[in-house]
Amino acid sequence: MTEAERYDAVVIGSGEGGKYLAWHMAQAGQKVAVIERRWIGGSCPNINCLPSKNEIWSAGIAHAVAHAGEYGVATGPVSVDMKTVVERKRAMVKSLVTFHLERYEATGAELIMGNARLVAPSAVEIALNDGGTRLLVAEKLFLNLGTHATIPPVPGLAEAKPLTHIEALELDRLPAHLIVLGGGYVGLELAQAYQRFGSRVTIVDRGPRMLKREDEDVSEEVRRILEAEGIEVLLSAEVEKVEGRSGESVRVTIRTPDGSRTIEGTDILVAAGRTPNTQGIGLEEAGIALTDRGTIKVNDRLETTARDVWAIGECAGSPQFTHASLDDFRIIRDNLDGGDRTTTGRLMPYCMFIDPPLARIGMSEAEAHASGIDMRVAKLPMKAVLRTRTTSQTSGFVKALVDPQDRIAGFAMIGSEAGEVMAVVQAAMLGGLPYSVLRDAILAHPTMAEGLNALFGNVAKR
Ligand SMILES: Cc1cc2nc3c(=O)[nH]c(=O)nc-3n(C[C@H](O)[C@H](O)[C@H](O)COP(=O)(O)OP(=O)(O)OC[C@H]3O[C@@H](n4cnc5c(N)ncnc54)[C@H](O)[C@@H]3O)c2cc1C
Ligand SMILES: NC(=O)c1ccc[n+]([C@@H]2O[C@H](COP(=O)([O-])OP(=O)(O)OC[C@H]3O[C@@H](n4cnc5c(N)ncnc54)[C@H](O)[C@@H]3O)[C@@H](O)[C@H]2O)c1
Repeated sequence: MTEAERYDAVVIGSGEGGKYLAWHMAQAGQKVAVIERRWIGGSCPNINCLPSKNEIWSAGIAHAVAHAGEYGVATGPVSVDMKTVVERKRAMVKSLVTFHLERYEATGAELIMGNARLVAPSAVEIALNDGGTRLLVAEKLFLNLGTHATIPPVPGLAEAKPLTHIEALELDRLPAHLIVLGGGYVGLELAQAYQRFGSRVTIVDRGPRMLKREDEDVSEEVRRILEAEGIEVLLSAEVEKVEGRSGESVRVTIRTPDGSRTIEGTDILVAAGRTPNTQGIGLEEAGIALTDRGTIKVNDRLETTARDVWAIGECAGSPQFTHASLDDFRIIRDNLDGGDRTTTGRLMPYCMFIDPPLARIGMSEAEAHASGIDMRVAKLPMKAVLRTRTTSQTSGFVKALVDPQDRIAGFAMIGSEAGEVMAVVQAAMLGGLPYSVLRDAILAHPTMAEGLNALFGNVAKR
């Protein structure tokens, strides 16, 4: 019988929020263990954000070199060596894992590599990766379990051994024709990257437009940008069956309003949303209720239905971004310290790293419309921002919503450096500044942020 070991805090999953919480509590002198089955530091540095942005950067360089002639720079024949692309990414991941191990060492939080399962509300059994088991009893338990790629129940899809983002980011060869199932964040970022590396790419989405949470003009502009690079986009396309095997040859049969069609490709990437890692590890048996989406049921303080158990990040149904998981940590940390923070009304920015990127914060125009609030909408094409004339990156537009009290309620930008420009607007929103502050601010010329003068200059006077 394994002897129980007592801990002040146990964190299952070493994702963004979980690891920061563990390091914080350990530094404060508590006995803390983090149980991680595979990814030291969680998904972001190993398989998600940073590896994808690393390879997307390589793809951007391939694109820039291929178009160098337009800028008066002569190059020889351009080719992409995927082995080097992947090696650069692996080196980054390795250095990030080292950084994490150093943080565990420095803070005194214990990292245990193994698969965790609850055997009682506060008792965690670990099947150690090196063999054997351990049993930890936790005063406080934090669940930071994450999600994995959903494989839709399409006949033949699982048998085709499709790529998910994990395998796609490990490919050291170029697919001749990559079929991407899903036109969301993962699908679009990787579709453009592979097109730029030299693959032929087809995106298939069942929705009538990509990025359905965004306004229609945003979805349309993103589609226009991707199609202009040669990516084929098939919408309202229900996948009926998949035949063959990814990496060799695949046939995807789709049904569209125009009839059935078969697409022949060499590889298929599934990017059709996420499934929480909450099954089969004894959560419900331990009194930790799940929602009908399979996420852990939490209140706005991230407390679960079991006493002294919290959930963090994607498994708690928080927005699927690393910075959301980080903010979940801050909420729990401050509340444990006697504070009163909640997830309600958080301003959550996000940025999709296609080129040019899409940055979004606050309400969309459709949400504003549905809420019945009388918003003023201002819009500006990127080509009106003079910086874009110097770089020839004139695609996209910027849009802002201004409420009846002159506060900025929402912002969307498709344009180069959109994420950085959004941070300026976010600061104004957090400070509750009227839009006229950005309209009248002296902004350095010629920067992308300078466009905010003209954008807010377009807001109709009340
Ligand atoms: C391809 C891709 C790109 C992305 N890019 C971005 C981006 O650019 N910006 C952004 O903000 N977000 C991005 N995201 C989303 C982002 O990666 C996640 O929202 C973020 O990592 C937060 O995850 P988390 O903290 O919920 O859990 P995770 O980081 O997924 O951590 C959960 C951990 O728990 C472990 N685990 C689960 N169950 C057990 C168990 N029973 N025992 C032991 N360990 C267990 C898992 O191995 C995992 O390491 C991207 C996602 C994908 C798929
Ligand atoms: N830059 C970033 O911040 C970043 C990057 C990647 C992922 N993420 C996060 O990860 C989350 C998950 O990304 P995702 O792209 O996997 O999911 P998603 O929910 O963003 O998009 C999934 C898409 O797949 C389509 N789809 C689902 N089932 C289908 C089917 N059977 N046939 C055809 N199409 C189908 C949906 O219509 C949808 O458009 C994102 O919502 C985002 O929060 C963030």
